Amino acid sequence: MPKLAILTSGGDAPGMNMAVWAACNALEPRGWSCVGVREGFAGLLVGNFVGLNAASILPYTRLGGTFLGTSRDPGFRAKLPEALRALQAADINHLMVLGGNGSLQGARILAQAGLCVVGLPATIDNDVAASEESIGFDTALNLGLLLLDQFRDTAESLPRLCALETLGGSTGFLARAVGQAGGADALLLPEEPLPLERLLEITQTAVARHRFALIVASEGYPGLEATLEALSERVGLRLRFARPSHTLRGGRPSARDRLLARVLAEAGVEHLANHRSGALLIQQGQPVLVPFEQLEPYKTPFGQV
Ligand SMILES: Nc1ncnc2c1ncn2[C@@H]1O[C@H](COP(=O)(O)OP(=O)(O)O)[C@@H](O)[C@H]1O
Ligand SMILES: O=P(O)(O)OC[C@H]1O[C@](O)(COP(=O)(O)O)[C@@H](O)[C@@H]1O
Repeated sequence: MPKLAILTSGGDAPGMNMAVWAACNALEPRGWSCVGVREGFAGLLVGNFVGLNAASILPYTRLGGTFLGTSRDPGFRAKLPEALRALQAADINHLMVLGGNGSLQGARILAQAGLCVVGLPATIDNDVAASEESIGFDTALNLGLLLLDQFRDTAESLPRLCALETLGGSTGFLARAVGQAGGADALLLPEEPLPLERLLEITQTAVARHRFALIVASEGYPGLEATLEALSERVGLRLRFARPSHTLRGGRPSARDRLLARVLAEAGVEHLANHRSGALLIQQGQPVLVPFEQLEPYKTPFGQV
C-alpha cells in the first residue's frame, strides 16, 4: 500500500491543519496510508512519525498552528542521509511538505534524492517565490486589519502617532496588505525604506487632515523604533507603538485559508498519485506544479531584496 508522510515546517501558519486533513481525506479512498511527521524536518531525521486518519484530524482544521508541530533546523541539508534512512525504515516514498521558502528548499533536496515530494506554500508572510498566495496569509491579514481598525477608533478620538508593526520577516507583504486594506497613512516596508523627511511630509499631511497619523510597519524595517521616535518628536505627537508580534500568527484559519489549504492539498495528492514532484504554487488563482529546480529564491513585487 502506498504511504504518504506529511510534514509542517518553519513558521506555523493557520490552515496547515486543514491541509493535512484534506490530504488524508483525499488519500484514504485511494487506499493510501498517511503518516504525520512530528516537528518538521527535525522529526524526520529521527523518524518521529505518527499514524493519521482523516476523521481524527478533522477537529484540528478549525485551529491555528499545526498539531504536528514544526521546527527550524538550519543543518537539515547536511543531515539528509539520516532523513532518507528514517523514511526508508518506515517504507515511505511519498512526502508532502508544508512551509515557506526554506521548507520548500528542504522538499527540493528530498526530491533530488529520489523521493516523490510535493511542497505547498504555507506562511503568513506570503513571500513564497512565484506564488500569489500562501496558506495562512489571509488569516494574518484579517487579524492585522482588525487591529488596525481598532487602533483607528482610538486615534480618531484622542490623536496620537499610531504605528502598528506586523510580522513578515524581511518582507513587507503582510504589512502592505494590512495597511492598504485599512487605509493607513504610511507604510514602512523593508523593501522600500523612506527617507525621514519624506515620512515626515506624509505624516504632517495626515495630521493636518485628521489630527492623527496611522502607520503600518513590517518588523524588518531598518531602524524602525528609532525612525518612529524621531518622527514623533518632529511631528509633535505622542507615539503609540503596537507590536502584536506572534499573536498575529495564530487564530482560527479564515475561510479563504481553509479553502486554499484544501485546494492545494487535493491537487498535491493528485500529483503524488501520478508520481510528480514539485512546488505547488498559486498562479492566476490556480494551483500550478512548478519543478523545484525552477523555484526562485524569493518573491517580492519590488524586485530582489
Ligand atoms: N536551503 C535549504 N536546504 C535544505 N533545507 C532547508 C533549506 N533552507 C531551510 N531548510 C529547512 O527548512 C526549515 C524551515 O525553513 P525556514 O526558512 O526556517 O522557514 P520557512 O520554510 O517557513 O521559510 C529549516 O529549518 C531547514 O530545516
Ligand atoms: O517564530 P520565530 O522563529 O521567531 O520566527 C518569526 C518569523 O516567522 C514568521 O512568522 C514566518 O516566517 P516563515 O513562514 O518564513 O517561517 C515571520 O513573519 C517571522 O519573522
